[in-house]
Amino acid sequence: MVRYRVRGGNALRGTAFIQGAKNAVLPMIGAALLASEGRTVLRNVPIIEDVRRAVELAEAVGAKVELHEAERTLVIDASRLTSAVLPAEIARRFRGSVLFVPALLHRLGEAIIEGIGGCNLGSRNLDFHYLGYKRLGAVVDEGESVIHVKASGLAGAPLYLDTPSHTGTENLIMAAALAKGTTIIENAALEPEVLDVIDMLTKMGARIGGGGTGFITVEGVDELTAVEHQVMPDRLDAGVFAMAAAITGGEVNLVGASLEHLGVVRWKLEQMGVEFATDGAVLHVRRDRPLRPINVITDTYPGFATDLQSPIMTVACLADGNSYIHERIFDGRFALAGELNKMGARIAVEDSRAVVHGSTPLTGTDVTAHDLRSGIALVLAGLAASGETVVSPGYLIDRGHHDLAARMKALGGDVVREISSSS
Ligand SMILES: CC(=O)N[C@H]1[C@@H](OP(=O)(O)OP(=O)(O)OC[C@H]2O[C@@H](n3ccc(=O)[nH]c3=O)[C@H](O)[C@@H]2O)O[C@H](CO)[C@@H](O)[C@@H]1O
Ligand SMILES: C=C(OP(=O)(O)O)C(=O)O
Repeated sequence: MVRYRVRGGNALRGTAFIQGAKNAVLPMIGAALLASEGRTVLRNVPIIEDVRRAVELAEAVGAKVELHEAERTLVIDASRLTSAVLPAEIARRFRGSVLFVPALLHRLGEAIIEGIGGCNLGSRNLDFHYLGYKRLGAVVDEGESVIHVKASGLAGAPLYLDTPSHTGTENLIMAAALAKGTTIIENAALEPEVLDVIDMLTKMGARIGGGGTGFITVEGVDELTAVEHQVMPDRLDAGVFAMAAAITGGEVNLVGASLEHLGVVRWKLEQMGVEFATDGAVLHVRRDRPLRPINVITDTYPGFATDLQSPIMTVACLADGNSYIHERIFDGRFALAGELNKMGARIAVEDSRAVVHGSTPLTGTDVTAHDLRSGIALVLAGLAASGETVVSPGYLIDRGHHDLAARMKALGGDVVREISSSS
């Protein structure tokens, strides 16, 4: 059992190194399995639990994988895949397991999905993925606990998504990349991670047009080759470190962050009184005035990222006035409010809307991470609280943030990662 022990009161100052993007590297590991010859090299890989699970899953289907932690590099040899089964004990532990299906379909003619995991955020359907596979010619047998997808060769087709699903878009692009003929995907996701995956697939030989327009065209090719690719910076990790500076009234330099990818998150933090400045490739963030309240409406990119809704809810607790948050992507993402209220916050939730009545001083206590982002949001709360905050289970934070305690400590934050044998 891992937990994070946080003692608040220090304004964070110094330099933070932003990791590679979890939500880009996971589809890239899936993409690497599409190459039937040679070794793929991924650089700037975040050393997080989801990557470890993805490595285990790739090995379970027969790939040879080396994770060079110090070099943050993955080397993947998928020349021999031996099993079409995504075993429950690994696949149920992270969402990215769904991204292995296209490679198994192309390489082995079937994928047997014993489970898909991911953060518990309410309903997380996969119907767009399965409908898309069916339109490309696959047979999808949705059993009670196992889903069996079979295809003896996929063929391009016009596809659409009811809403621009992030992994749905990546999966259908990968399925279409080796299908015969042309596929059109309407209402495709625009997230920077999706564009990074398209870049990698294009290097591999895929013919993909329209990335970033919502209307993607894929001309199927006969084979894809192994390539080297540098994973883009994690905009969610960058957002968290910016908010850590904001909530503690600190001043940090972010190395490896992209201001452009923060998008609306940057403008919302500016409204709250946070300042951003770029100095060449370094992003400088500071807050030296009282926090102002805000309105946040989450949306698919370029809207406000749902994964940063939890951390900004924590920052809003310290803002002078009422903040309004409308969560439009997931129907179960407000479990954090109850935990923050235990620390002294006053947050009222009704359906998909929350009102954060600020400013309330926060007091440390034992709190529960219900998912990755509520976990990191509670670490931020701990940084601003009096006394000690203990956040568990820490595994959920480790799913998405590399070496968090050391990176916070380097900024003067008193964050300790503990492993205990008891729960
Ligand atoms: C590994 C990864 O990249 N995870 C990210 C990805 O998750 P993920 O790709 O699972 O998120 P989606 O964009 O697919 O889901 C968004 C919404 O669409 C619904 N939906 C989705 C697919 C489908 O077939 N049917 C359906 O109804 C979901 O229930 C959810 O309400 O995007 C989310 C939204 O930006 C982020 O929070 C996650 O961090
Ligand atoms: C929801 C998230 O991840 P996943 O889709 O992997 O559960 C997240 O990163 O906050």
